[in-house]
Amino acid sequence: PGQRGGDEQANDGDNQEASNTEDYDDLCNLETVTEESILEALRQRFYKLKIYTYASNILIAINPNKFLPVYYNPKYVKMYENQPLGKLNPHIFAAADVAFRTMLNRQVNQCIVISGESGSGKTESCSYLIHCLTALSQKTYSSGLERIILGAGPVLAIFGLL
Ligand SMILES: Nc1ncnc2c1ncn2[C@@H]1O[C@H](COP(=O)(O)OP(=O)(O)OP(=O)(O)O)[C@@H](O)[C@H]1O
Repeated sequence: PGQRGGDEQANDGDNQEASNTEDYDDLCNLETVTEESILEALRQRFYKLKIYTYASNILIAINPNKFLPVYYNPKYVKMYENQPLGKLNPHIFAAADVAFRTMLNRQVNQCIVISGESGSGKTESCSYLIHCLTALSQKTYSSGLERIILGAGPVLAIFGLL
């Protein structure tokens, strides 16, 4: 998945675009794969407020430490619905949609693993995933189910389960 250079679909927040550096939305497209080139590619994207990048079907998210409305506008759930991973710009809603569709198509439970160091944004990412999954399953954006699932988070965290 992922195309090199293109970021046409979800770039409302890219007003600061000015870099000449090639923009890779999938690290698999890097010509040279080293720790340095990977970090540089992620850094260049982060400067443009592109916090999500693919490494094939893995989604890398960098904590922006501020709310980015461009990413979490409700229209994005709809936009990423039924789209193959990599067709549109990297996004956590794309990961949610793929898991949801695969579950429905194959009738097999799906699992999304969120990994990262403390403070990297796992809980926040989990909330966005649940937001997207409840919206996809209920076809509504003001779901009580989302509130109930998210409400269970702090209780699970107390027992070290989240
Ligand atoms: N995608 C994001 N957009 C905006 N802010 C974010 C995002 N991800 C994380 N943050 C900010 O970073 C803070 C820490 O993130 P979060 O609590 O999700 O980290 P964590 O990986 O779950 O940490 P821990 O492992 O210590 O529980 C959040 O409270 C939020 O302010």
